Amino acid sequence: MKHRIVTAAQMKEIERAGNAHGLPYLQMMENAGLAAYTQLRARLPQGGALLIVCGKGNNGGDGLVMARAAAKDGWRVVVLLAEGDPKTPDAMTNYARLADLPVTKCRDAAALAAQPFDAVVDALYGTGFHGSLRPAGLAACTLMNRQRESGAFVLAVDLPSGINTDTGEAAEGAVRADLTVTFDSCKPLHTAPSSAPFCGEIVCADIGIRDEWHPAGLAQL
Ligand SMILES: NC(=O)C1=CN([C@@H]2O[C@H](COP(=O)(O)OP(=O)(O)OC[C@H]3O[C@@H](n4cnc5c(N)ncnc54)[C@H](OP(=O)(O)O)[C@@H]3O)[C@@H](O)[C@H]2O)[C@@H](O)CC1
Ligand SMILES: [K+]
Repeated sequence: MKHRIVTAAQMKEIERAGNAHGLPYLQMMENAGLAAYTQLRARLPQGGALLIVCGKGNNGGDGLVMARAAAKDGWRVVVLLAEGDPKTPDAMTNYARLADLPVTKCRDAAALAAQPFDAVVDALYGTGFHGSLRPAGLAACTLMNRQRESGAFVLAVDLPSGINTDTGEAAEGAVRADLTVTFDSCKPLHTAPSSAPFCGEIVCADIGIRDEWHPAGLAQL
């Protein structure tokens, strides 16, 4: 794990620098989703039934990349669009890329409550989360936590949903993960006493942003 710790705003600056150096945002999302999927496959090489809970932002987009990779690898993939259709351009692109794959899409968390899964991917909210969980998000987080209590392995994309990236404040009902795969740099929540226990193991994955591209001042943190 890299020891650099950056805030949500600094991470956006780092991504902007990556894009300016010729690494498009869509490619960063691809790299993030594939890196997280590689970590999942390393822990469950046998595959199985996989629930991927997606929000409508770019964290959900990472989950949609994972859905594509997992479906191609033979997992039985269910995508829960917990907040409706993806809204950011890169997430929309990755949603369209699922069109010809055997991925089941669902919009109702309650419909999945009784279905057993071997693994769950939490791609509901990442660095964009703020405030408390609203009803649809709370229902999706509750589903993920119940699946974990029933034995599913829970991988959080970037951070467990319901946690504030910069303060580590955990909303009531936040996701508890077995593994959190974050990207490029750790964020304050990964080490804050209030939120670190929600993360499980933490892996910081390279998404192609070279250290020398980081804005001045951030590379030394
Ligand atoms: N940028 C990049 O290049 C890369 C970014 N990457 C990934 O993107 C993630 C950041 O993506 P992001 O900025 O789109 O925010 P994200 O975490 O998806 O959440 C925003 C959504 O959540 C919603 N929402 C917020 N609070 C809420 C609440 N309380 N209750 C309910 N809804 C709430 C909010 O809705 P709104 O409040 O606007 O209505 C909005 O729809 C980052 O963590 C990493 O995984 C990687 O792909 C690498 C490249
Ligand atoms: K997440």
